[in-house]
Amino acid sequence: MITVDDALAKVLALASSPKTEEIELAEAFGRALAVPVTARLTQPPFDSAAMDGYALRAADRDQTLRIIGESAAGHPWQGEACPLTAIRIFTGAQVPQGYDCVVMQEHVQRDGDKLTITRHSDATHIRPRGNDFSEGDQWPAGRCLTAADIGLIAAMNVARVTVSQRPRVAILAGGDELVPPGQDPQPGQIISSNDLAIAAQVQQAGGIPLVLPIARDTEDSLRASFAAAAEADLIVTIGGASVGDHDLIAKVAADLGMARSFYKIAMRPGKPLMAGKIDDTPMLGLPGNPVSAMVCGMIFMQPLIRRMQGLDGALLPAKARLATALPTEGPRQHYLRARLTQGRDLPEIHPFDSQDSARLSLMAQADALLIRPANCPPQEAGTVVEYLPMPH
Ligand SMILES: Nc1nc2c(c(=O)[nH]1)N[C@H]1C(S)=C(S)[C@@H](COP(=O)(O)OP(=O)(O)OC[C@H]3O[C@@H](n4cnc5c(N)ncnc54)[C@H](O)[C@@H]3O)O[C@H]1N2
Ligand code: MOO
Repeated sequence: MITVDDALAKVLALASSPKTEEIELAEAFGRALAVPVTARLTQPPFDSAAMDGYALRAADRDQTLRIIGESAAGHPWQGEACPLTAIRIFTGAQVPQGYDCVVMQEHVQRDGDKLTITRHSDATHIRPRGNDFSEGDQWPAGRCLTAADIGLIAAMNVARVTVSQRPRVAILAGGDELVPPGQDPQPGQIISSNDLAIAAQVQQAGGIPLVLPIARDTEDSLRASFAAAAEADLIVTIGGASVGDHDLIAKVAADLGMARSFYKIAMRPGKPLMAGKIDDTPMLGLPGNPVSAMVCGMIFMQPLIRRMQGLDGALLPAKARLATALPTEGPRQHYLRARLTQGRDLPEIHPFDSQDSARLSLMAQADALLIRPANCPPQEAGTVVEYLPMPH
């Protein structure tokens, strides 16, 4: 069995370079920027007032000044500056050339066109031209566009952006016991939940889920499902990965020519994970236990989907203090479902008593996966440990 780190490196290596498309900026929130954006103008394009007040020359501050004009946003003053004068000005308006500070209107006394300053300050209240960015500045590719990115790119006067196409991810759940939610399960049947949970994880990572009909535990049914997944950029199977007589995924995938990267990893939950390629399409085989499927989805599938969009796939562990002592860990790296509370310096992490990989109720309550390395010795309460925050 290979380690989680080795397995992750092999999974990420399955990603080919993203295909790109050009879209409207208004549609680009959450998308992966594939080509850097170049600012088409300088912002602000002129020295601009940061306050409502009066533009004047700092050297004239102690004198009585004459107000000779007005500069409002969108309506710059066109005249010529001269000593002992001031311009009425509003936030965002162009500061006329020749004036070098703006005094807030709360700090002056005005009498007709006469102005005296009642409170002195060193602040100029001027945003110099190019304070935010300059024409030709680049905003880098390889990032998932946030609300601030969208605003920035709009301010750069760029209306369309080139992003990575969202990977289409075929989700193939199989098992004779499974029926979709909303049906009346017959004796021996359970509801299929994994396909929908994994589809949600696909969306969270920026992919487009294509949930296939539930396959039966026969080679023919699985082959038909793989055929239906042919158009996908990534095939994710769920269940049938272990060693039982009805666990057929590895066999059917091998028959279809899967080039296997690995099968089985030193991870708990998630031991029977498999990965490889069928023709040029990456494939991940997730274990069927619902929590195992989701933990593998978070640690392997989501980073792969992000990498397929040209994004950094890495998950960054954070630090917390153990709230309770833990015994020696087993031979697989363990991802314990846990809750976080506020601590004195670091958050406190409370692993749940039950780590049953079939208990979705605990997965849904978890804020974090506490990472315990394989064979970790016993740890006291208060020990600093690493965890992955749940991407809620
Ligand atoms: N003799 C051994 N048995 C098992 C081993 C082992 O090493 N030796 N490994 C265990 C581990 S660890 C895991 S994880 C599971 C993984 O098994 P499979 O990937 O083959 O999954 P299934 O057997 O198909 O299902 C397991 C479990 O999950 C339920 N399931 C499956 N699909 C769905 C779905 N779409 N929605 C909801 N629930 C689903 C299924 O009914 C089973 O209860 O194997 C252990 N066994
Ligand atoms: O690895 Mo299984 O995923 O322990 O339940």
